[in-house]
Amino acid sequence: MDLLELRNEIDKLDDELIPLLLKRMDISRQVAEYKVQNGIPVLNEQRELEILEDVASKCGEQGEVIKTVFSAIMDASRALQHKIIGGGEELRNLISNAKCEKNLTANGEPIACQGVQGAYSGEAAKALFPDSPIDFHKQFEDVFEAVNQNKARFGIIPVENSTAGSVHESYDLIMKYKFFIVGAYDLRVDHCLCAKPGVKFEDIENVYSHTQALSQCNIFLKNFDFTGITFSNTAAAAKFVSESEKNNIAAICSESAAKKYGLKIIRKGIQNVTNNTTRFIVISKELVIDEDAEKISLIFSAPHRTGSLYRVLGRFSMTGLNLTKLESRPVANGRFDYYFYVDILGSVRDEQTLDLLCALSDELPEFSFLGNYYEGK
Ligand SMILES: O=C(O)C(=O)C[C@]1(C(=O)O)C=C[C@@H](O)C=C1
Repeated sequence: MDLLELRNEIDKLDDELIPLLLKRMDISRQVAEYKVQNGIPVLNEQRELEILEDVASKCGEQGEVIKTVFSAIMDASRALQHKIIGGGEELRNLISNAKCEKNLTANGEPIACQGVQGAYSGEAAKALFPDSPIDFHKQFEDVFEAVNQNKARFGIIPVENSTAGSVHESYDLIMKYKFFIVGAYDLRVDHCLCAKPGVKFEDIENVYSHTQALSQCNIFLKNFDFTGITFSNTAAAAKFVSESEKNNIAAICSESAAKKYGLKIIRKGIQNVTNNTTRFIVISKELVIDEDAEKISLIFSAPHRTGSLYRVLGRFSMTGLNLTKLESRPVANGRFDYYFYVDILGSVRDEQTLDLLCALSDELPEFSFLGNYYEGK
């Protein structure tokens, strides 16, 4: 047979498969109606495993491959059933009761940030909430605690940098506190090498800064054989250098932090890449969904089984949703279990998206909706 004839054969077989698949979906719809009447949940993992084993046993060498086809068929079947049954009531209620705001505002209330004056978090806070004072805290967790204890309605923390990657501590705290994310801001970060007036470039040996900033400038540090020393925050490093007696040290910080602590800027833009951007998120105990919300963040866990993560991700793709971030973090139970943090582009005002999130909240062992928000730049 030539290629055209082979393709004709495939077309004929596909034509036979389509009515069978539609028939299967129709039966799945009837099962859903039965389930509604009898209060039975959509997912029956045992039944699905039996079907998959049966399929594998009938397909010989192709067993594992055909199993993935049937997994996808059952994902579609469950998605249809969820549409009929609804489900995920808790999540639906949470979202329908959420405050809806246009241009998030803190009404002049303080914003909790990590660091000291001159920190990049403060710049993000000023850009998002120009009318609010900033309360600086020592540790990232103190920012979460300030929000937890209602000392601030909103807190701002960095989550990732375009050069150095994720701020793992922030993700671990997001997992721990499960606060809502109600906003985000991408801040262009230009680092400066700064020292006390009178200190010359050639005198410098040790450079103090936050580990992320040291990592974002590691080419510069290596080229000049400087030793990077980790500090809690870039602005705190600037303050430390300004108060130190030593004349062989410098800090990596922002221009405004250098000014604030009376340091001289020795070199500007020392980061590895010019377009260096840090993403900050706004955390809150209360769910607020911006009118222009465009990004959804979630945390979930998936069972320890072949293909379980692939199947969850497949559901986003089936709904036409674009996944922009996937981060896995250990659960810290010694068993190497993981949480997955995902960002997707979308809005819970879209019915299909909301149905999917509600379905996943019912099906997955752990599922938290973190928010649907607008990302400023
Ligand atoms: O058997 C059921 O309970 C069904 O709803 C059907 C079906 C399937 O499509 O085969 C769908 C969802 C369940 O998780 C298990 C199987």
